[in-house]
Amino acid sequence: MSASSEQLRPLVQGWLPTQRWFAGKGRAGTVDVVPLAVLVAASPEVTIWTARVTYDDGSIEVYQLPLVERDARDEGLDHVLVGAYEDGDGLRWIYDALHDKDVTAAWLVNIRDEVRTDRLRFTNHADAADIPVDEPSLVLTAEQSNTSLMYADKAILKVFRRLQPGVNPDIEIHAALSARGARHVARLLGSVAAEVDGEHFELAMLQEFMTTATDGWELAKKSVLDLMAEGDLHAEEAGGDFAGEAERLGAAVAEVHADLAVAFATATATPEEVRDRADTMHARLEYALSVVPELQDVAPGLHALFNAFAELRDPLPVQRIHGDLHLGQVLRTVHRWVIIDFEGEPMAELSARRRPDSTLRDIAGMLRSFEYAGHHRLIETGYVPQLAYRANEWAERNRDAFCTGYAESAQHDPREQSVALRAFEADKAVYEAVYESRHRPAWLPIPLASLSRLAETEVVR
Ligand SMILES: Nc1ncnc2c1ncn2[C@@H]1O[C@H](COP(=O)(O)OP(=O)(O)O)[C@@H](O)[C@H]1O
Ligand SMILES: O=P(O)(O)O[C@H]1O[C@H](CO)[C@@H](O[C@H]2O[C@H](CO)[C@@H](O)[C@H](O)[C@H]2O)[C@H](O)[C@H]1O
Repeated sequence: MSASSEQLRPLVQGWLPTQRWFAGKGRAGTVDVVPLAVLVAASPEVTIWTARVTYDDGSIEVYQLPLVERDARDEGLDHVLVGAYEDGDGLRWIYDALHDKDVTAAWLVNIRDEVRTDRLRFTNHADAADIPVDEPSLVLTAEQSNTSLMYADKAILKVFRRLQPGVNPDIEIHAALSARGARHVARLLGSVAAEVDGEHFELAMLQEFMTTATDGWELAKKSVLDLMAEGDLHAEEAGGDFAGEAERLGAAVAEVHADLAVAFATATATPEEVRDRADTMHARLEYALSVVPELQDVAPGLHALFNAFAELRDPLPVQRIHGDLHLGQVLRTVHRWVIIDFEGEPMAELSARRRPDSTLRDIAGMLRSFEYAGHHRLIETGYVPQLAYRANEWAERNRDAFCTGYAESAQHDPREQSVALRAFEADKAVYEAVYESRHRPAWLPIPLASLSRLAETEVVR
């Protein structure tokens, strides 16, 4: 027996805003809960529910909630208790099923066996032996917009929390690049989709787990800490220089771009399409000005940069890209760099995220990230001129190394498209200014400093 929507709704209403992946924190609205399907092969029973959140401004978000129902409290699951309800015979206890090791093997068994039910479709993209159905699961504790479970060190299941109808770019790109044997992505092992009232939703993705992987942000931070500890040494003299890694990362990103160009369509943006992109940049800046008044002084210079981009006469090739590339989206294994999380810009609609775009957008994302890594330590230490000098030096050195690695692999140097590259960088930094002012106000000086640099550079085409 399982809870009804009415029994569940008040429990979910209280629990949802406490979840890291819930994007609507602090916004007023109402929640409806609707069952999507019962998960085959799970005991106790697991129902995949959806929570449909209608905000007071009329916008709607749908979240995926796989919930397990137990007839007794399980203290080991107290930290993921959604709530309990009375069913006449006593209390029934509802937990987030992704944390319940008694049921999480069901996702893998269903993928291995390619189970199809009225609404659910499990697909095995690998061999049956590659799906580690006997391994215990563990939820990753990283701050995430989804929920990922690792099954020993064999596979990682990413369960998408926010559902939108249509093709999920993370699965789509991993499927296409895995099929090409691409070296710099984690191999796709399986996927889970749902068909509801004629609409297609993608619920989860199973991938090869990259053992020995450390994310690029952690590695870069370590390198900067080494440099800051020895404030009077240049980056190439201090221990932990990152430039070699940055160069290899540039080559890896170029290789992924080349694979994407073969796996999906490529095109050249028309002048109107370039102007459309520039219009989006102007609009993003105007919106950011309403959230971050500190942008006022740099706005004219940035509008001038976006205008210069709009007027470029060089062709702008477009293709599928990553869309949200930064050092937190790349993993270094002992063998190579691996790029993860091809979901694209988190706030955009799915269709927009799958639209071909310039590879310069990804390159700009990485350049921004080197800037962040170089300067993050100053947020903790406060402004120390010597350390600020070192931070700039580190950022410049690694931005250059990344571009050099990219250029060697791609046979064209992104630095040669300087107006477009700087426009994409500025656009990302404007996005970051809004992000930081909302989530980490202490970090706001990082994008603001970059924006004043980008706004002041004379635009030479
Ligand atoms: N294939 C993988 N192998 C090992 N760890 C991974 C893999 N994919 C993701 N991770 C880890 O999981 C974290 C979150 O993954 P990500 O795809 O960025 O999820 P989200 O979209 O929820 O942010 C990453 O920062 C990384 O540490
Ligand atoms: O978590 P997401 O991948 O969706 O990205 C969001 O959060 C990122 C912060 O974790 C934010 O990235 C910014 O900070 C990073 C350091 O913490 C830095 O490496 C990135 O260059 C910088 O953009 C990202 O913008 C935001 O979308």
